[in-house]
Amino acid sequence: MLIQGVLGWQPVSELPRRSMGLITLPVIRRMAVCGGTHGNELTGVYLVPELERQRREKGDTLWPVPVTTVLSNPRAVKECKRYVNKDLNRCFTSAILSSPVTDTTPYEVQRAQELNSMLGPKGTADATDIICDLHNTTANMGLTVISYSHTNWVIMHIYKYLQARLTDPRTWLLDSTCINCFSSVEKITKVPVRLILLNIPICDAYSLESVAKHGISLEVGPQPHGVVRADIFNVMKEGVNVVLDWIQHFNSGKVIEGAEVDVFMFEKSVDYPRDTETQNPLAVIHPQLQDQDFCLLQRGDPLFLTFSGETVGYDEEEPLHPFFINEAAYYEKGIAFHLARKKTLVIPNIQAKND
Ligand SMILES: N[C@@H](Cc1ccccc1)C(=O)O
Ligand SMILES: CCCCCC(=O)O
Ligand SMILES: [Zn+2]
Repeated sequence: MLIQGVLGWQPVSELPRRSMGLITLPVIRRMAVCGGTHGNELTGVYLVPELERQRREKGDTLWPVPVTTVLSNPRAVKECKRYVNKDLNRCFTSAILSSPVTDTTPYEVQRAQELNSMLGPKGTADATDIICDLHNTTANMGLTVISYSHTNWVIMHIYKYLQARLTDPRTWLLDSTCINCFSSVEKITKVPVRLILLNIPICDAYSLESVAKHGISLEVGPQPHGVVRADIFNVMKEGVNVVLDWIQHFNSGKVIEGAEVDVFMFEKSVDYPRDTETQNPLAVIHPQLQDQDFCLLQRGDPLFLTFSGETVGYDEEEPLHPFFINEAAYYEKGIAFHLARKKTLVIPNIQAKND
């Protein structure tokens, strides 16, 4: 029998056993890395084949668990567009995944059902343990992890580890390598790392990574769509390696210490001021807001600059944090930026169950 456990749908037998304040969880057995879910977000489009090259060169023992590499939307990648008929990353609700496929079904709906049978089925014990879905954004978001559940301790611990490894890599020097000798080794990545949580039940979760027991999207920017930037590529490559390192660490059975982490809970979306007749935007993101993702907006802070030169200010009661500011792909969705509330959460010590 499956019930909605702390990690989503789980067989009763796999629910975490609490003992001495320590939560034990099943080991991670399978992972998928997906690129090209949006066909013009090129870091993942190029990193997936690079991972496949590494596997061909070094064999499967390269990674701690079997890794399925997937190009999620091959037709959109070929056309270098976000999608062909419908945004693939909005096609993974239980309703869409169970809808009948006819000859008028959008390509991405049919593709989502294929991906669900390959990596899911979503919400079942057979689903892949971890999906790492690689995305890019034109917004200045550094490396942002996106997921759904603040009680999925695997995801929360992966996020904490990403933050530790990528925000200040010097804390992770394996030996006494001096700081200024880094130039002699591969460029050390240093990038702000945040987590956005969408408070949506698993059945209504609409993005690809929600198919997995523990799904994360790695959103890296700023990068123009249709372009590959080396610095962004290195952040994404390092991010995937850090997730794999964490899996090895967790599966070894060591107790992984809990901690306090700051997360951003999705609150709402804000659209551009628009002409009521044409629906065209009347304003652009204000220069003082552009590239300031995750800042704290106070009443009166500038949001938009109208084409005629007026400033539109933030007039919400509560100070909130904007992100995906001026994301190119969201113009058609009527989204200028999203707003989030920052929260500090406590994550428990966890340990892989050894049976
Ligand atoms: N760029 C992604 C961000 C995202 C990931 C996962 C869930 C929701 C949103 C998208 O719009 O699809
Ligand atoms: C983390 C971003 C939230 C996505 C909401 C939307 O684009 O519909
Ligand atoms: Zn994307």
